[in-house]
Amino acid sequence: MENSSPRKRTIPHNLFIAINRSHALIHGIALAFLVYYRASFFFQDPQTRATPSLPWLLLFLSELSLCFVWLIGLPFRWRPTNRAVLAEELPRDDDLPPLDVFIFTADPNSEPTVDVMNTVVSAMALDYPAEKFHVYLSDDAGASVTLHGMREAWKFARSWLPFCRKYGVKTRCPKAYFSAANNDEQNHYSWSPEFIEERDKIKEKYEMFRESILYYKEYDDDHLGSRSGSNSRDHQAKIEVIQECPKTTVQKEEAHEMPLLVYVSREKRPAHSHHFKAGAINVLLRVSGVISNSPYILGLDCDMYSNDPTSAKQAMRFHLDPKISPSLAFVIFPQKFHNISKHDIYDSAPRFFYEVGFLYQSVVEDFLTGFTLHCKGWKSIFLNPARPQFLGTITTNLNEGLIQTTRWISGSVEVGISKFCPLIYGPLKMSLLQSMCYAELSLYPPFWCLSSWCIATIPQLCLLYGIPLYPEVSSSFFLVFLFVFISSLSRQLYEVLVTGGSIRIMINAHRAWMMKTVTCHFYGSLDAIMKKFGLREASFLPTNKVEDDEHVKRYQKGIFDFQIATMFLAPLVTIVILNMASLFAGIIRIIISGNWDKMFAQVFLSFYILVISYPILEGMVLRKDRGQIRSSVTLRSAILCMIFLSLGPVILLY
Ligand SMILES: O=c1ccn([C@@H]2O[C@H](COP(=O)(O)OP(=O)(O)O[C@H]3O[C@H](CO)[C@@H](O)[C@H](O)[C@H]3O)[C@@H](O)[C@H]2O)c(=O)[nH]1
Ligand SMILES: [Mn+2]
Repeated sequence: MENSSPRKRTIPHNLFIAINRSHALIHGIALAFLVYYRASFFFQDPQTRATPSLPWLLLFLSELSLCFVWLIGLPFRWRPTNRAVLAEELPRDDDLPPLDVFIFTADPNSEPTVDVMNTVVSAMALDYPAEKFHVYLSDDAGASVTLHGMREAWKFARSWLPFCRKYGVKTRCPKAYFSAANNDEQNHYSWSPEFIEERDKIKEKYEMFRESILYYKEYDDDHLGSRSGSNSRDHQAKIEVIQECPKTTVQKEEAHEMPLLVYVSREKRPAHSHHFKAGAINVLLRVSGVISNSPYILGLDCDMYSNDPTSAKQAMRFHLDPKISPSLAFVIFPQKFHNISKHDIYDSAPRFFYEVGFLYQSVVEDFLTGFTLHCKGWKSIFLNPARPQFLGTITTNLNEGLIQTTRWISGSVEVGISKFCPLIYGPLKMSLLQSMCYAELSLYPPFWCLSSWCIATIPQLCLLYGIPLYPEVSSSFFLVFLFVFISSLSRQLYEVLVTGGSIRIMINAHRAWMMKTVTCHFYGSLDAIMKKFGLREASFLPTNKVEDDEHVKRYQKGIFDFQIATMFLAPLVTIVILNMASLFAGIIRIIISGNWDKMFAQVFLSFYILVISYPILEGMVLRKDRGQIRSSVTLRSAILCMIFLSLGPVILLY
C-alpha cells in the first residue's frame, strides 16, 4: 500500500507497474468474455439446454466470486514501490526521541523461553542510545521461568552489548549469530586473535545463559508439573524492573550503557476476557506510560528477533521528517522468516500484501487497528530494505500452520463482516484503492473457499453423469477459459519469480493455496460467522514454536507431514478421491462415446487437481512412514465421497 508523498528514496518500479497494469487489463477483458458466456446460458431456451441450471449457476457464482476477489486485489499490484534509507540519512543520536520496545510472550510451553530471551537480547542490542530506549516484555503466562530468563538476559546483555558494539556485529540475536547458517557474519571479520578470544568467551557465556534457563524450566516442570503453564489464565499482576546492584565501577559503567529492561505480567482472571495480544499491548502502553512514557513504540512478537540493529533508527528517519511526520502513524517492516525451507512447501512466505498496530474486536488486532488508523487519516510507511530488519519463526508443522492460518482468516473475516467492513466503512474515509486492499484481506476467504469447493466437486459430479459445464474444445469460448487459466497461473509464477522464488516454489504455493482454501478458509470463515452470532467465543492459541526434530527434518526435505487433524485432512482426501473417480469415469465415457470435445475441460480439471494434489495421493497410497495419511481417514473420506455421489445428483442435477 502506498501512502507517503514520493521522495527520492521511494522508488516505484515502472517496469512492474507496466506489467501489472497491462496484465490486469487483458485479464479483465478475458474475464468479461467468460462472464458473458456463463450469463448467456440463462437466455437460452430451457428446452434446448444440455445442462441443468443449478450446477451451471453454482459454477457461475464461483467464477464471479473469483473475479470479485481478483478485482479488489488489484490495488496491491497497482504501484509496487521500494523504500530504502541510506546510511547517511540515519538520524544522529542527539536527535532521536525516546523509544519503548514491546515484546510479547504468552506460554513458556509453546514459546521456548530461550528463544524469547534471544528476541529480548536482540532488542536490547539495537543501535539506539541506551538512555533513550526501554525494553518491556509482557508475559501473559506469568511464568517464573520467564522472569528468571529476563534476569539472566540482563546479565548476559552486559557482556553481549559491548561485544556487538565493539565489533560492529550485525546479527545481534545471539542464537542466530552463533548458528552455523550465519555465514555472512562468520566471514566478515578479520578474525584477529583478540576477536577470536572474545568471541569464544562470549559464546561460552551464551551457553551458560541458555543452560541456566533450560535447567530452571526442567526444575520447574519436575516440581510444578503441568502447573507451570496452567496458571496462565489466572494470576496476579507482576512488574519488575530488571537490574542488579552494580558492585564495581566497571559494572556501574556497563549498567549505564544498557537500556532499561522491564518484566510485566498483567493480572488475568478466568471470568474476565483478557483480549489476547491486543490486551497485552494495551497493558504495556499503560505500564510504560508510568515508567518511561516514550512517544514511540516498537512492537515485536517473542519469535521475531531483530536482524538489523539500525531498524529503529531507519523508522525514525521517517518519523522525524517534518513533511511526513505530522500524519505518520506507523512504519511497518514486512514479516520475514528465518526458517522457511528452500521449497516452502506450505507456502509460508508472504509475497504481495503485508499482516499492522490494538483494537479488541478481532484476533488479528494489528489488521483492524491499522485499518482504523488509516481511516482516521493517519499514514503509514512500508519499509522493506534489502537486509530484513526482523526475522520471525514460521511454523514448520503443517497442523500448526493450518490452525494459525485458520485464526488469521477468522480474525480478518471478523473485520469483514463487522461494522468496520472495509468496503462500506473505508471508501468515505480513505482512498478507494486503499479500502480495496483492506477489503481483499477481510473478504476473500469466504469467496475463495466457496468457489474452491464448487470447482473441486460440481464439474466432477457432472462429468460422471456426462453433463458438460465448459465450452467444447472447438468453440471459441474454450480459448477464453484456456486464456484465463494460463493468465492466472502466469501472474502467480511472475510474482513468485520476482520475489526471488522458483518454479517449484510456485507449484508448492499453488498446492498449499488449494489445500488451505478448502480447509482454513472454510473453518476460519465459519468461525468468524459463529462468533458474530455469539455461537463461539474468540480464542487465540499462540502457535507452537517448539521445534520437533522429526517434523523439521521432513519439512526441510520438502516432504508433507500428514500427522494433522482429521478435520483438515478428511476434506482434502475426499476431494482427491472424488477427482480420481470422476477422472476414471470421464476417460471411460470418452473412450466409449468417442466424443472428447464436449467433456475435455472437465477431464482436464480433474487431472489438474490430481496433479497438484499429488502429495495427498502419495500420502494415501505410496507412503509408509509416520507422516503418511492414516487409512482410517482415507476410509472415512471414501464414505463421504460415496454419500456425495449418491445424494449429489438428487439435489443438483434434477
Ligand atoms: O493471549 C495472547 C496470545 C498471543 N500473544 C503473543 O502474540 C504474539 C503472536 O502470536 P503467535 O502465536 O506468534 O501468532 P502469529 O500468527 O505468528 O502472529 C501473527 O498474527 C497475530 C494476529 O493473529 C499478530 O498479532 C502477530 O503480530 C503476527 O505475527 C506472540 O508473541 C504471542 O506470545 C500474547 O501476548 N497473548
Ligand atoms: Mn508468530
